[in-house]
Amino acid sequence: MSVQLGMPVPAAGDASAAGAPPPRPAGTPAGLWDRYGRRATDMRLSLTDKCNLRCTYCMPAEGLEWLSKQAVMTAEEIVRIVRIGVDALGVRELRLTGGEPLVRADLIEIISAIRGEHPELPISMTTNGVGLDKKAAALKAAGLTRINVSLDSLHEETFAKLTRRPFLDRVLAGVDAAWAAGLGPVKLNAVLMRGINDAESPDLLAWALGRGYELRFIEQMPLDADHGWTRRNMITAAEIRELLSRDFVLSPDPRERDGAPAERFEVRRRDTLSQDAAGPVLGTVGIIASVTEPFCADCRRTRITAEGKIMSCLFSREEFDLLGLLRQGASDAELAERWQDAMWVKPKAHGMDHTGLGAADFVQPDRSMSAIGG
Ligand SMILES: Nc1nc2c(ncn2[C@@H]2O[C@H](COP(=O)(O)OP(=O)(O)OP(=O)(O)O)[C@@H](O)[C@H]2O)c(=O)[nH]1
Ligand SMILES: C[S@@+](CC[C@H](N)C(=O)[O-])C[C@H]1O[C@@H](n2cnc3c(N)ncnc32)[C@H](O)[C@@H]1O
Ligand code: SF4
Ligand code: SF4
Repeated sequence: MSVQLGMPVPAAGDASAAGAPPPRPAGTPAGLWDRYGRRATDMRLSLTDKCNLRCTYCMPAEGLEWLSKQAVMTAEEIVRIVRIGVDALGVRELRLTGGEPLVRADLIEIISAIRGEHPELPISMTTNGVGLDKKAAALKAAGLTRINVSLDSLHEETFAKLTRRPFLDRVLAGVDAAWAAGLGPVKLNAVLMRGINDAESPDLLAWALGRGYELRFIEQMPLDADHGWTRRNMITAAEIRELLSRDFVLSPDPRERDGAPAERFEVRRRDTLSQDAAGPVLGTVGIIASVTEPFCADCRRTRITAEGKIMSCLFSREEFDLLGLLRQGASDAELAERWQDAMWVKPKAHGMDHTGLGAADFVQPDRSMSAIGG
């Protein structure tokens, strides 16, 4: 790449106020490159800001004010934006997220239409699993490749405390249905919260390994609508490894990490007498340490919110309007230009020019995780 890396962002001026990023320097290569030499090839698209759970680390108890139907991208608009990403900008994988993607009535049609245009594109979805038992087979038939389900606890009481809804059985049925439908490898996401579900982590891992699911533990990030996150109170990756060492011995997974948020470990059971690893590898576990062991230097993600805004980083405080431009009648080439300009000014890490969630200069974005598209 011949562009100068780490260049300062030109003043956005009126362009930014209008939802347009400043133009990137002439001569930058085609594709979703940023000033730090990273190329986004992993597109995360939010289908809706709505959700039927109220996870404490994400949503407030009363929910949020939902976007109007007109504000949210239609199926046709989504398909067009994906087409531009894949055909013109080098997107190589698509993740559907939200809010809760399963609450979108036209979900199956959206997946079918994208699959029809992109037979080889890996399409995955992150979901809370409520209602998945009834839709898993149709999702597979429509062309969904694989699925990640959020599951923080196997105990009804803890689950209800974390999600503020009594739906554990429905989620478990959803996970099993996804597996049965061929949507594997099924990955499970658990955010650990101090004093609530952290002590359950070895049992949750044993359960996942026993069923062949890949569990990942996630450090809580400051993206909750209640702004209750504190650096001191979050469970760190180091603590997670320590918690798991009660029953298991973890060793680095030799497979390439390849820009993934999760650091993977092979898991063996600990021999209670010798304290050494015993027996065969039972499976793998992932730890997503966004706060204490950030992976921003290798970030390959570009995000489109449910109302069609480009967010270059999960913590971006600036977002740029793609859907508005599309609805004004812009051509595919014009939309691709805006997307590339928006990605060029992607922050180095955590919405800033350095890593540091919880640092003195870190400002939590206005949007919470569900409104961004996690
Ligand atoms: N800091 C940061 N965290 C992210 C980002 N994307 C995902 N995460 C975290 O990773 C968790 C898991 O994300 P998923 O959508 O399930 O999938 P994934 O781990 O990105 O992808 P796969 O392993 O390929 O399935 C999310 O809940 C976030 O907590 C990101 O761009 N930045
Ligand atoms: C925002 S949700 C959207 C998809 C779906 N509703 C779900 O829960 O899987 C995507 C992921 O973000 C994670 N998440 C939400 N808030 C988070 C936070 N504050 N820190 C870390 N992960 C968070 C959830 O656990 C979930 O795995
Ligand atoms: S994490 Fe997912 S399921 Fe939980 S409130 Fe946020 S969007 Fe809903
Ligand atoms: S915080 Fe931003 S730069 Fe870091 S991995 Fe997430 S999206 Fe990428």
